[in-house]
Amino acid sequence: MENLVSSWCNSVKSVPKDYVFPVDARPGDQIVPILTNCPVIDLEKAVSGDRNDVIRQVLQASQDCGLFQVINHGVSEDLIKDTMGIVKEFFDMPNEEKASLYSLDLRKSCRLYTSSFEYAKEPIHLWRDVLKHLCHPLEEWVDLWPQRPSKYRDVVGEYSVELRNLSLKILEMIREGLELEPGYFRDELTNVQTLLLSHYPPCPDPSLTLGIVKHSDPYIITTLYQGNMCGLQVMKDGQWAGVEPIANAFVVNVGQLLKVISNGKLESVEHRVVTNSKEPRYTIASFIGTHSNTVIEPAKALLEKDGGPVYRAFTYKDFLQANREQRGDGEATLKVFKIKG
Ligand SMILES: O=C(O)CCC(=O)C(=O)O
Ligand SMILES: [Fe+2]
Repeated sequence: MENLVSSWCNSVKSVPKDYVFPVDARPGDQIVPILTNCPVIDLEKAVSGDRNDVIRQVLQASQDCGLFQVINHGVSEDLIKDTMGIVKEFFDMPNEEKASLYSLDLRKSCRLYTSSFEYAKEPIHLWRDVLKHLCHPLEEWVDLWPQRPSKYRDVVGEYSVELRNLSLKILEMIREGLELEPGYFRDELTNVQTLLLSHYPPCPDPSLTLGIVKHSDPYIITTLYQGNMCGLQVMKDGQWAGVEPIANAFVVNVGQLLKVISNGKLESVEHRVVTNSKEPRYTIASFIGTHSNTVIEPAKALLEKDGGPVYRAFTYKDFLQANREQRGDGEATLKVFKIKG
């Protein structure tokens, strides 16, 4: 518990050495430009306007960038505001109130921890604390969630259901755009939902530290709310670029499993989080993924047009093992399953 960055960061004037990244991995003092070709897609137009045009935008952005933002997505501003309020309240509670949730046991379905999944083994720690828990189906998991703040279960429960629905709505557009058969993203492929609440406290020297190292998400699809705080950066054409925070918009991120399903057509962009010295940053990520025995493979409907699969079939369990062996390096992990030639 005393390892939580928030427990000690106010009492240090400089970054402890086990939080200082090597020169080639740290952000440094370089000024990072804002990502320019990351479209902001108005989802309401899929209902009131030309649905096919919205599908085309979603597909294009997923191919070019692997990331886009959505507005008019149907999740109410009040719910977003209330959820963000609860997340801040949770992290700001005294440690005694959170102690029962703190755990190093990776099998726990709801746990508070700091840095990555292997604090004891990692050479450098991340400047973040996180609460991670399963969400779907809600009634199976909600009793394991925090009891305080008292509204946590109600508000975050509603938020997670809405975010699951939004993710499935976007996946349906991707399915149509790729011309996969109806029901392709059936329950089996999308029945695990995880919520990751992150707290990145202010850091005395953001040039030395990272909130998350470069990675791509090992899931189907991610929807992230980053409020009005910068910090998320993506690797585009060999350079880092910042994802502009837009009030009430969600950042949508193609996961590595969706890249495989699309036979490599969609991009799963590498990203990282940098810290800042002024204000804490809080984010809420909803990941849609699957169970360990599910088989992931390029969609059969694409194979004829593509002249065969780019990746071999694998179980999600095998994928996670490869991901661990490659220390979270997204490209190296997908290479393990790539068909040569
Ligand atoms: O907190 C953020 O801005 C991004 C989080 C993220 O990339 C992740 O948890 O995979
Ligand atoms: Fe991520």
